[in-house]
Amino acid sequence: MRPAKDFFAPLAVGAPAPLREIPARPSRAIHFFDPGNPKMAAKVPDMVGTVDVLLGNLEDAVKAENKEVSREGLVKIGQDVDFGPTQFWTRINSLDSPWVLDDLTTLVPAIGHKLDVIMVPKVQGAEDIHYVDRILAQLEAKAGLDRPILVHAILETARGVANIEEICGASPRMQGLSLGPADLAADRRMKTTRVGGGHPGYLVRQDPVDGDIEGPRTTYQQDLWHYTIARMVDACAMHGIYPYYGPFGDIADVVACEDQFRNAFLLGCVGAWSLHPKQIAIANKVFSPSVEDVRHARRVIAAMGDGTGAVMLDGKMEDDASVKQCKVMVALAEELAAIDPELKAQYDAISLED
Ligand SMILES: CC(C)(COP(=O)(O)OP(=O)(O)OC[C@H]1O[C@@H](n2cnc3c(N)ncnc32)[C@H](O)[C@@H]1OP(=O)(O)O)[C@@H](O)C(=O)NCCC(=O)NCCSC(=O)C[C@](C)(O)C(=O)O
Ligand SMILES: [Mg+2]
Repeated sequence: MRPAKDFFAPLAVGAPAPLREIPARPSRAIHFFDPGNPKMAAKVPDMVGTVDVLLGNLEDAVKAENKEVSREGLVKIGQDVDFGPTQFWTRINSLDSPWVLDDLTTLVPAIGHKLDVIMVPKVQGAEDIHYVDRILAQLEAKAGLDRPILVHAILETARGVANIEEICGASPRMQGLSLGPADLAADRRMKTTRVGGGHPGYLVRQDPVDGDIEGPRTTYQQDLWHYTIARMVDACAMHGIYPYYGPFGDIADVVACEDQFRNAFLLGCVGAWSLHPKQIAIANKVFSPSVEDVRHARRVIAAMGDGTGAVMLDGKMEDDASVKQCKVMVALAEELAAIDPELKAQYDAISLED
């Protein structure tokens, strides 16, 4: 383990200094596209400004025979597109694949100055982050980059989940974590065949009414991902980085997608993936605090004065702890208002009067 005095030292001579704090840039939707798919690639320039993160995916969902084409497509997009306020990320191939070294050695010199975050799939432990950390420093130094590229880990193995805290704290480059529900389910031998979302069989059932086990009883579907998301939220909060729900594969079921994203938002995630253009609006809506929540939060903050003590508001007790929750809500609203004029207008129109 690196001693504290060396934690923020660059890992190669001439590499940019690591960041001391990971910026809280809005990233409600991380939109995936295959840069080797001409139809998808053609849509990217027009998507700038409509989504918080555009991510060129090189890993799963790109056929083995298209890996080079996708990588070249990503370089072209990175060079040609002005991303303005939109973040530009990529997901490289997994560290045990034959493609990842070429991904890194091609992308960093060609478009490293444009790339905000590199997503690393199937991270198993701190050793994977250390590998990427050092090689990125070497490539950044060689390319003369003046800011470090951040790293985002996907949690998609049982070992990765078991090592979650050490992964989050492995490098000052660590920006966040995403859930990889399909690979994680396979690795854990879960008996599901879906990409994210719930399962009708994972449920609790109401007790028999009057002992009648044959009679009608309500069932309540449970969230398969609650445990993992909750662990991600704690590990990320502890390290000052950001947790994300991953993909929701049932593109047609926009209702369940919204529910799953909202569960993640309420538990502490800052965003989710979008696999299809129609999922962007869902993520933008869910991961933006509602006008009513912002109004309530501002009222509590106003009522709490210096933030200490206890007051009654609308019949409910508010105190030092609830005002902190309200400050989280208002801070997020302010960050989003700074990049989203529509939200800004809605938040600005809020009146604190009854
Ligand atoms: C689901 C698919 C096949 C449906 O693709 P489609 O063409 O059948 O859909 P469509 O509704 O017919 O598309 C309408 C139009 O939108 C375009 N389009 C469609 N999608 C996009 C997009 N993402 N970005 C930009 N444009 C898109 C598409 O090309 C088409 O263009 P057109 O009107 O000109 O004909 C397609 O949307 C797609 O390939 N999406 C990305 C899939 C992906 O990246 N998967 C990997 C992430 S999930 C994962 O890896 C798991 C994880 C974490 O690792 C783990 O849990 O383990
Ligand atoms: Mg995966």
